[in-house]
Amino acid sequence: MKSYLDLVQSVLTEGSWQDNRTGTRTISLPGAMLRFDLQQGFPAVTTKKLAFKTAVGELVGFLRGSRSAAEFRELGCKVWDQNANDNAAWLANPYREGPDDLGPVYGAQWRHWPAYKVLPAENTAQIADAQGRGYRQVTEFIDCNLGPAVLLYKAVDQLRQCLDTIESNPTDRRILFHGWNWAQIEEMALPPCHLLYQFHPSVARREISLSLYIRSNDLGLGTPFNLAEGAALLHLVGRLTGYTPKWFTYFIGDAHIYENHVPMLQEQLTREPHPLPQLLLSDRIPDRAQTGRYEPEWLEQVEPGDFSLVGYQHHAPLTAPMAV
Ligand SMILES: Nc1nc(=O)c2c([nH]1)NC[C@@H]1CN(c3ccc(C(=O)N[C@@H](CCC(=O)O)C(=O)O)cc3)CN21
Ligand SMILES: O=c1ccn([C@H]2C[C@H](O)[C@@H](COP(=O)(O)O)O2)c(=O)[nH]1
Repeated sequence: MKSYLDLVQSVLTEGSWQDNRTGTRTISLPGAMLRFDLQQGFPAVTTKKLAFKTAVGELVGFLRGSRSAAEFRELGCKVWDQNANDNAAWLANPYREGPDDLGPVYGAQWRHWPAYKVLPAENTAQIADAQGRGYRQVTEFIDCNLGPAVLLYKAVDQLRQCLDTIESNPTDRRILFHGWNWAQIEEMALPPCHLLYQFHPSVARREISLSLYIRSNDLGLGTPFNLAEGAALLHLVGRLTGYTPKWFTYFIGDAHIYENHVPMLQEQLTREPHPLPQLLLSDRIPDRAQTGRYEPEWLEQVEPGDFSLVGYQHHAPLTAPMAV
C-alpha cells in the first residue's frame, strides 16, 4: 500500500486548502488513481489497523440494498449512524423516513434502481417491448405532449444484471452499475461517493478486473474502507462467475484530507508498510469455476463472516473524527 501513502503525500504537498459543507476544511487534490494487482495481495491499509469487519459489514449491507443505519449496525457497521441521525440538513429533509433512515443510497440503487417509462398508449410495440423487459403498467393518463400515454415501472437490479452479463456475454464493455440517480439525489442522506463500478472479464485469461470511480474521497477514513470493499466485491463477483480477480483500478475525483486527520496521516507516513494480506472467501460461497453452476443469489446470501484476511500485519491502530 505504498501507493496509498504516496497519494497522501502528494495531497499534502500539492493540494490546496478548501472549505466544504461539513465545516472542517480539507487539503484537496483533483484527480488521482491507484491500481492494484489483486493476485499480489489484498489492498488493506497496513500503516494503521483497518476495521475490516466493519468494512465488510458495510459491503454486505450494500449487497442487500439496505437504506437504514440500523441494518448496517446489525451487520457490525456503525459508520452510517452519524449521517443518518446527526446531520441537521438530513434531519430536516422531508424524504427522511424516520430514525436511522438514509434514503435510497448505494445498495438501494445497486439492487433496485427505480426506472420509469412514459410511452404513447397507441404504441403497442414499445409497450410490449417494455413489458418483455419486466416493466409493469402503473397507470394510463393524458400526457401534455404525447396525449394518451401509459406509465410503466420496474426496479432495475443493476448488480445482478452485471453478473448475468459476465455469465452470458463477457466481452461486453458495458458491464457497469451506477449509484448517481439524479431523480433521487435529494432523497439521500449523502449523495454517493463511490458511484461507478465497471467489470472487465478477460475471457482468454479467465480473469476479472474492476474499475471504480469515487467522486469525493476522504483519504483518512473513507479510502481504506472503499479500497477494501471494492476489492472484496471483485473477489465475490469473481467467485460467483468463475473468474480470478486481477486488476482493481481506483479513480478519485476530489482526493482530500480533513484538517483534523493530518496528524494521523503524518504518523502513517513515518511507518513502513507491511506486505499485503490475502482475502479468504468462505468455502460455502460456491465457486462457479469448480461447480460449473451459476448461483447469483449468493449476492444476497453472503454474511460478513464469509470474508476474512489471512496474514494481515498492521501497525498500531489510529483513528480520527468523521466529518458529518
Ligand atoms: N466524512 C466522511 N468520510 C467518509 O469516509 C464517509 C462519510 N463521511 N460518510 C459516509 C461513509 C461512511 N464511511 C466511513 C465512516 C467512518 C469510518 C470510520 O470512522 N472508521 C474508523 C473505524 C470505525 C469502526 O471500526 O467502526 C477507522 O478508524 O477506520 C469509516 C468509513 C465512509 N463514508
Ligand atoms: O464511501 C465513502 C463515502 C463518503 N466518503 C467521504 C468523502 C467526503 O469527505 C464525504 C462526503 O461529502 P461530500 O460533501 O458529499 O463530498 O464522505 C468517502 O470517502 N467514501
